[in-house]
Amino acid sequence: MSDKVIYAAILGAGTVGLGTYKLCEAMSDEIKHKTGATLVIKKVLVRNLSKKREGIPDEILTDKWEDIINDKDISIVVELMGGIHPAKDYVLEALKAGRQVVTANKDLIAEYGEEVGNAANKAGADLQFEAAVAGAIPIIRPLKQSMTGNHITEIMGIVNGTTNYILTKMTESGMDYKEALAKATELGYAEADPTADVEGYDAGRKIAIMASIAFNSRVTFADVYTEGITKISADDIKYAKEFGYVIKLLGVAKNTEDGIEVKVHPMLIPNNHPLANVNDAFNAVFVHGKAMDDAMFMGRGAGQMPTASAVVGDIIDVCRNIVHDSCGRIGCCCYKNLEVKDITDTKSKFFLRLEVADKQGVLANIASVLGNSGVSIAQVVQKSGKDGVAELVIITAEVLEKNFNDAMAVFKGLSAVKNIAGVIRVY
Ligand SMILES: NC(=O)c1ccc[n+]([C@@H]2O[C@H](COP(=O)([O-])OP(=O)(O)OC[C@H]3O[C@@H](n4cnc5c(N)ncnc54)[C@H](OP(=O)(O)O)[C@@H]3O)[C@@H](O)[C@H]2O)c1
Ligand SMILES: N[C@@H](CCO)C(=O)O
Ligand code: NA
Repeated sequence: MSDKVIYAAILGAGTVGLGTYKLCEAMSDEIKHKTGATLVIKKVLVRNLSKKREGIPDEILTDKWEDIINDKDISIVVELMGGIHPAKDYVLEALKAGRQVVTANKDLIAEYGEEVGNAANKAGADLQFEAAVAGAIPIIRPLKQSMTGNHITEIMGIVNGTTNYILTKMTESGMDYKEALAKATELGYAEADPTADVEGYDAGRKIAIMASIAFNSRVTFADVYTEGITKISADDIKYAKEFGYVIKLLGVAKNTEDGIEVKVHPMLIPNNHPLANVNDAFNAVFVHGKAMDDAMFMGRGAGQMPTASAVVGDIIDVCRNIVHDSCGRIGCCCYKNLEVKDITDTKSKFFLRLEVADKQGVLANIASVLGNSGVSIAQVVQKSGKDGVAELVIITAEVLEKNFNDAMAVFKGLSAVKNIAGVIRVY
């Protein structure tokens, strides 16, 4: 075995940074065998030096980026701080200085993937980010390598662990939304600001990254329609169950003849669909490719050690590339410039829960508003309520979203419609 030593620095010692340090230490002997080199974590950057960092020797901790960027021994920078600034500046500086970069930062890749990707290409450096999408699940590398012999037409999946955990707990044990979010945060699944999880932004970033690689055309977070889970009520979950569905937050990207569709929103999934049984912090991603047909990837999408697993996999890959002098071999894959469609030009089925006046003729009136906007009803259930208000639960046939929105606008002006209580797309 060679006596080559590869030095790395980790930026951040939070949930993922700490897990990555521990895993590199625990795997140290195996890494030597797998790469032919000894990996040494020489520095760990933090904000607050006085915080205790279980297992990380004090002498390698620093709160100064200069200690890392000016250290010529360090050849791999592992960015696990999160956010755009200063993460982006550090990643760009590292690439410019000839370092290889591993990151778990989906915000950075989804918003500035082109800039950092170009910087890596220019430097002939590795920029690896397997942990940024679906945690431990290998999906970036399969999209860039194993499945690249395909024309990929669709990606769909559960790609946020926090919201899947919350929806699972609300569905299975009737846990309250706030309590479930607090637990997900305690378990290390949630982002520093969990708004990104519950509003669908985190999943939006992940679907943008996957769509860019799969469709070979840059899709940024700004292109993604996002809708989170904050409006999902216990009643929605109960009615979904009655109809034989569960509610999941899904990311969907399609490469169609007239453009890319890319969106994140809650969806009613039939109980017998494989995604219906992906629970807690597990994620799952379906990919459809012309040659391979369907493939599904499933595993832990969040949490300390599952995420560290993906980061360390990337670090090991970079070490191998350094040993074989082949860094920068697989760069940015975006060579097309495809249009991204507006959500209103895409088609969906809808679950619609309306509180309406409990009197004769209202159901016919609702049906005619839907019909006039080109929305067909597939299923309808009427529940008589209290105080002269009844509840109508409708599942529509597939419809152009702009037509569905037209019907909703008419309902808002109808005195018989007291409240549009729930609108959720259906698989
Ligand atoms: N948690 C997960 O399950 C998961 C899964 C996949 C990907 N990710 C991604 O991994 C990254 C890290 O997530 P995390 O959950 O580990 O976050 P975290 O627990 O909040 O840790 C962030 C770490 O970065 C350090 N840091 C932040 N800003 C800094 C700055 N300006 N200078 C120096 N250090 C700074 C913090 O230092 P202090 O400790 O001193 O404050 C902290 O140690 C994010 O991009 C996240 O999206 C997370
Ligand atoms: N907050 C993210 C972490 C993994 O990217 C999630 O819950 O999925
Ligand atoms: Na991954």
